[in-house]
Amino acid sequence: MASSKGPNQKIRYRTCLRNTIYDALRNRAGWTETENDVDWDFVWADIPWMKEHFDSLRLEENQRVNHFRNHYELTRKDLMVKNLKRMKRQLEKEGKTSEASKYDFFPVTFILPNDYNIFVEEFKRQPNSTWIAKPIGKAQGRGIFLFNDLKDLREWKKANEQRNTQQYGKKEEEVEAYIAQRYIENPYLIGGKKFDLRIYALVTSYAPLTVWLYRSGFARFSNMRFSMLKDNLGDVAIHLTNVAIQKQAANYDKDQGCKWELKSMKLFLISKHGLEAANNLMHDIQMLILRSLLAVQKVMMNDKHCFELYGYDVMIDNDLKAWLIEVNASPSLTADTSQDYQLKVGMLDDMCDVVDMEKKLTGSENQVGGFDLIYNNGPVQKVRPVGNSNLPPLALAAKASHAVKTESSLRLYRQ
Ligand SMILES: Nc1ncnc2c1ncn2[C@@H]1O[C@H](COP(=O)(O)OP(=O)(O)OP(=O)(O)O)[C@@H](O)[C@H]1O
Repeated sequence: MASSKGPNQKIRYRTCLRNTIYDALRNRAGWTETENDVDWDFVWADIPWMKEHFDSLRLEENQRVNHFRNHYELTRKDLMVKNLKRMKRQLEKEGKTSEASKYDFFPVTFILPNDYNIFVEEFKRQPNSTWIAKPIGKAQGRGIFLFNDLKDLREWKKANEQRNTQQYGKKEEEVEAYIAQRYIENPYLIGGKKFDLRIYALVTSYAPLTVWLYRSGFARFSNMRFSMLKDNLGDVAIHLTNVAIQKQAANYDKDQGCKWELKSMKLFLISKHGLEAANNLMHDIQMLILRSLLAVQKVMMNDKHCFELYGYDVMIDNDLKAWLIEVNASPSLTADTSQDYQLKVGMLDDMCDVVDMEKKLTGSENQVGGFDLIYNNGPVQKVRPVGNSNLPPLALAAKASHAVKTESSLRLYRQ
């Protein structure tokens, strides 16, 4: 029977994870854990749970799950690129050429083995460029390699096919797909080191599209100085900034980790390039997140029981251009340091406030904790940042509510 929760009723949650999400849920007043398979209000599921259970569920009015049914349209590397390319073509067809031209925030990408021949043509056009090959369904840097010689790719292709067909008994058409993506050879470096940004976006509905962006986030640094020397191409610790890879490096400092909070990054950029350039970059990041969501809006199966917390991986190059690398449906919620822990638990607590199981929100809120509503069936208008009056609001890298408790206030977009 359909039911809706009032402010004084207990919210029964389930999760098999035992990291920051568990702590965030346990700390919420009035929330209680349940092991019951059916009788729950809120499930924080992993992807295997979705595959196994979601289709057999008949969800009650009050129940919420943290994934959309076909989340992989955005979070699988090949499908993300396919959807972004399709959106660009669609906009061109509709004559919206200016908007179409803005879909230039993902590196040129081919899906292998299907696009192998067109990839080879592209490769030959610029024979000295470097490419990165990534398996479509793996994470934490597994299976990734760089190459700038077609011979390396051919050898890999052969070995991959043999491994899949002989070792795993797969048919030729089942061989694991990879993407080959143009490698960003001029990453923005700090202290000579490469980094990427992890930014959180929360979608509470795809119809209408409703997007909340978290103000905080972090940069993940490599421990090694960046180099494009051919001899170093095989060194994943130089080229891949995944924490799982960096933790293996000999000079990894487990107390410090390899992360910087987003606001420190923005302060650094302001000091180097000025407020306007830093604001423009944050604005570009916000817009690429939004455009990627608009690109999948029509294919995503909307369901009022579902929401999704995406972990966006974004790189910046030396010209301060932002590049979308990947979107994660299950961003890591384990914490490496106490600062990391504070950020994640705080963000997840704010996320629960937005999802609003307790029905406390009025529906007119534009900010809940560290989350800013940036799109609600259209861009959300807010106070415009001083000195940037021609830009939409900039939520990123302003202070998150939880950070206020420990750190001085930094509403960067108002500086
Ligand atoms: N096109 C690119 N140019 C430069 N560096 C890249 C590119 N693509 C990926 N990288 C680097 O490789 C790392 C891993 O890439 P990616 O996030 O796509 O793979 P993953 O194994 O799925 O990682 P995750 O664990 O974050 O899901 C990135 O964090 C980035 O440092």
